[in-house]
Amino acid sequence: MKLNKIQLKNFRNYDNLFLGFHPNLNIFLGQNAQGKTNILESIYFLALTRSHRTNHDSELIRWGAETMSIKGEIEKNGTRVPLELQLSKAGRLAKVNHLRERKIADYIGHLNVVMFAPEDLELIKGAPAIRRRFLDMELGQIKVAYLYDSVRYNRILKQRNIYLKENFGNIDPIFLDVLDEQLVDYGNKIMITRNNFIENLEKIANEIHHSLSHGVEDLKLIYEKKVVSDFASELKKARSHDAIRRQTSIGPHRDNLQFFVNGIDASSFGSQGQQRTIILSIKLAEIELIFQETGEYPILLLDDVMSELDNIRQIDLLETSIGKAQTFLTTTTLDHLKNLPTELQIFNVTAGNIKKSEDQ
Ligand SMILES: Nc1ncnc2c1ncn2[C@@H]1O[C@H](COP(=O)(O)OP(=O)(O)OP(=O)(O)O)[C@@H](O)[C@H]1O
Repeated sequence: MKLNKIQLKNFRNYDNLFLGFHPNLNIFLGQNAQGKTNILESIYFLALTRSHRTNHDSELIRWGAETMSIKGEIEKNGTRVPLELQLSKAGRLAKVNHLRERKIADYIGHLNVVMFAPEDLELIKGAPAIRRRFLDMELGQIKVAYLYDSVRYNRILKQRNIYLKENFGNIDPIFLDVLDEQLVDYGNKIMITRNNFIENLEKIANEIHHSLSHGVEDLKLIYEKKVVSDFASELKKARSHDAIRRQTSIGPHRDNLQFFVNGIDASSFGSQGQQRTIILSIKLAEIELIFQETGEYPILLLDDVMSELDNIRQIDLLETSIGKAQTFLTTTTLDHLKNLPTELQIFNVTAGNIKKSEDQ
């Protein structure tokens, strides 16, 4: 899969930007705070309708503007597909082939991306919600049914929690039975899909991690489900507790994912270097997994990560990905990039202005 071109209107510090991309490697070079990450963020947003670094969509709209839009042209299996996303106070509008998709779930999945950013360490060190978000974002772009199940599960969960809050001391068990039946139905599907994904991801990531660590480390991904064996009966058992706490305590919205290296919990005991290698292994595994699921390599977004990797891991990353996945990379200097392929395009980024380096 390739992203041929993009047009940003009032996105972050770009008022009207048009860029055509190189099919292999695109490097955004510039000082800090010039707008390099903003470009990667716009591609991520075009793919997933979410930012990788903020939950507040309004931050993406250029200061002083009311709306923003991102247009892109992707190419897969030889077919060009225009994508468009608009954001305003009224919400989001998503178009594929110039036609509006009423459900965001129908839009996501056209453009697949894997992002590698400094914030990723939070995936290991941060709260379980960050890992659940990771599962949701990754699964959402390869399994459309998962997106539908998640949307429906979250809607019923919200309804259940509001009901528990508003009817404290006066719960109608029959009404709750109806909600719970649906919650269990969608929740079970979510857990099965997450379980399969984690098993597949672990297989590939462990092989990569094993080789990155020169054969001395084994990586395990442990899916910690809140539901131990039977969602329906556990939810029923927790009902009086939920009624007192006025919220739902059992279900995949409380799941967690843990990373273990040689049997040791990486979040508590892993070194920074080890944690970075885990992230690298997971991201490289995702590239392969998306290929297995969709038959196309995703687009790879590398935000300021090359400086953090030593020479060997840089080579691993570039050799494994570039050539397969069209890559977009931000950096403040080319000095540490020693293993670049010859086929590439450099974009110089200065205060929201972008110029192609013509001497490439
Ligand atoms: N909504 C917005 N409207 C206008 N400008 C914005 C908006 N959001 C962020 N910016 C500007 O974008 C710039 C930051 O861009 P970006 O995060 O892409 O930096 P960068 O070039 O990747 O830098 P670094 O190397 O430090 O990560 C800042 O100058 C910031 O003021």
